[in-house]
Amino acid sequence: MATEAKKIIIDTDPGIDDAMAIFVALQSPEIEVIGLTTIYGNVYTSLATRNALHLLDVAGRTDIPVAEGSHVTITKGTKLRIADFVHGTDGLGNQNFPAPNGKPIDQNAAEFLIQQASLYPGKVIVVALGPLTNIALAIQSDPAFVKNIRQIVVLGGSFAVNGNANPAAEANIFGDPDAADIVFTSGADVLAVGINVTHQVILTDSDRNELAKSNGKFAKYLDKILGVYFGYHHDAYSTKGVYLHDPTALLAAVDPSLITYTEGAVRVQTIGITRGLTLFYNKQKRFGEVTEWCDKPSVKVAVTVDAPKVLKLVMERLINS
Ligand SMILES: O=c1[nH]cnc2c1ncn2[C@@H]1O[C@H](CO)[C@@H](O)[C@H]1O
Repeated sequence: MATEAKKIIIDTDPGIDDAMAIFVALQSPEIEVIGLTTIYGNVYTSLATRNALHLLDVAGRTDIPVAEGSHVTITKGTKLRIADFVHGTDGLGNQNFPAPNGKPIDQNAAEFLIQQASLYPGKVIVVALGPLTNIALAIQSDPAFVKNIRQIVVLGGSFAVNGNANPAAEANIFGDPDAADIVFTSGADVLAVGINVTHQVILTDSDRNELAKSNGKFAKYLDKILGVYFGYHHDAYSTKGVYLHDPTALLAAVDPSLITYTEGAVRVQTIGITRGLTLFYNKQKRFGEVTEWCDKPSVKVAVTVDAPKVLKLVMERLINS
């Protein structure tokens, strides 16, 4: 008997690598995408919703519901850091795409997450590709959420390496550090895939050419929007390609054997110059005094990734579309 497909909700701020992750997800027979929820990050939340609906139009998957998420941080902060310099002002490589046909559902993202987790207890995996506000709101508003949700795969954090928003912080955690700390200390099954891992998965110019030359619908679409993302990486890093952050996290949810992980408590710095820093405690030393980590539940933190296999899966699934 075939195993039942995993039910996945993608919390997303599309975003060029978000678009790639969403398309890879839709091409993955191991999972069923049961909804998209939106958040600010690469773009503001309203544009994230528009882009999520647009990507579902492109995919011919308007059957998948989109629930709009929070427009502000968990502490009601409105001074958001939007990464339009990474993805273009439209979030999708400045392509002037038409307005989407569909509309978001009436439920907001946190309500949708809570409802789906309680409808399918122990079955739903959330893949969180942006700041963690919606997930933290779900945790705060429903005490049953952490036990109903099967896993929260977080694309975020920079474990023992520099961040990408600044030397201390990775962009998604920096976007809402208070929300991230709520998620990491919630007791849910959390798997963090940080940039210490995603920076190993690089799509090169020649990979992009292969996408362009193929007949894959998603491959061709992505080739069009990837220009801005390549330009940014060219200016900011000396890599010969672009980092596949979001597709790596998505595939870690699809097939956990693509990564290895360690377990311990993670706290997030919420103030000062290291705001957004993720600090992992391996629980090996018993400290004499009480620390802010000791009574916290363990989460999983990705340590290694089979980068060639992730890249191969991304390419195959986009080309065969
Ligand atoms: O330098 C950056 N600043 C802000 N966001 C970035 C940067 N590089 C990538 N991303 C975006 O944030 C997530 C990974 O941290 C990814 O979703 C990526 O699209």
